Amino acid sequence: MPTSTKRKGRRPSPPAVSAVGLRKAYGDKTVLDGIDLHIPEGSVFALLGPNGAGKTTTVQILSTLISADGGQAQVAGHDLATAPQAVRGAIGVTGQFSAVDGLITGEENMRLMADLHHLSRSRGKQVTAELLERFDLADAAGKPVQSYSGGMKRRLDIAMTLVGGPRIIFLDEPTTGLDPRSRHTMWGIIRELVTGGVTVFLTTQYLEEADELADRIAVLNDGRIAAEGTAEELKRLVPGGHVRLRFTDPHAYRNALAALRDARRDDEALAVQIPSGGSQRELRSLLDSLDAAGIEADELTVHTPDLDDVFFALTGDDVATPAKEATR
Ligand SMILES: Nc1ncnc2c1ncn2[C@@H]1O[C@H](COP(=O)(O)OP(=O)(O)OP(=O)(O)O)[C@@H](O)[C@H]1O
Repeated sequence: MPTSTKRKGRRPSPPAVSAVGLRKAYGDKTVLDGIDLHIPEGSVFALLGPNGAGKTTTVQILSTLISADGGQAQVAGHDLATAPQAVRGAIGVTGQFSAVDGLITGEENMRLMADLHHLSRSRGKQVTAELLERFDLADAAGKPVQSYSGGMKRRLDIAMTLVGGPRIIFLDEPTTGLDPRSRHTMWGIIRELVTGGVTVFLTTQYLEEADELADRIAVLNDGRIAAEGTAEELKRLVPGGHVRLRFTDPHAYRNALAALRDARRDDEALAVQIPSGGSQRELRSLLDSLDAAGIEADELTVHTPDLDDVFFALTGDDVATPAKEATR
């Protein structure tokens, strides 16, 4: 077999990121309490967690901006502790600590980046033009960045990161604060990057974003990975399916609470939530009991488990995310 001869002796490519037991504390506050990660090349990995869970800290460690107190990690096959320079050469980072300078133009920002990567003048010019075009910034290239919209700044930030041709990109909350259209544009960009062979490590508070983009998702809580898997695997972890009945008449609401055992109450919304897999048989049985008790709900919705349920089950009820708030 010709291919096996060709491949003989070639080592399989290392994972994009591999970490064991990463720890970090600030004073007596433990931020990361033993994080293990294994991210194959060419995939999208989402680190999901509530505010303060340690997402940015993880990105900062893996991108060599800060050092861990314990544990080991390799990024693009290079050890963080012994070869940080090689790690830096293989990665790009964008996000909360953006490198974009608002006072100069988009093109000037790009050219600065090209200089930092020691590209020749003509190569720098070519790469800048290509990337500005690709990220739909060619028309705004000559304008100061402070006049750009939030979405344009994020696109420029990613374009600047790509100047060095990174194999792994860390995106720290890439769509926080963007409107829905810009968010979708950003998702398209991330998908395109992966098609081009780049590995994407993104942090997000948006469950929908992780669900849309990530091959694998890890939920970070209290400094530990509470669960890790594909979106489907995570959804199977929690029994989040339920039927929700909403009432406008407080009397009918109270009757429903009395008639339905296992119901969770929401006094503010006058709604009850009954655990259910959502099958036809279960729904019929529920409707039969409502009929028997003479109860008529104003609204009935069937809810199958989603990442919201996983997130709330794993990170505790007191945590609110933008995605969850939007559904309230
Ligand atoms: N330089 C620092 N000194 C002291 N505490 C810090 C420092 N950096 C982060 N922390 C603390 O570590 C915890 C984790 O912060 P981190 O920014 O990693 O969380 P995060 O998951 O990215 O949160 P967010 O979604 O709000 O950005 C927080 O409690 C934060 O206050």
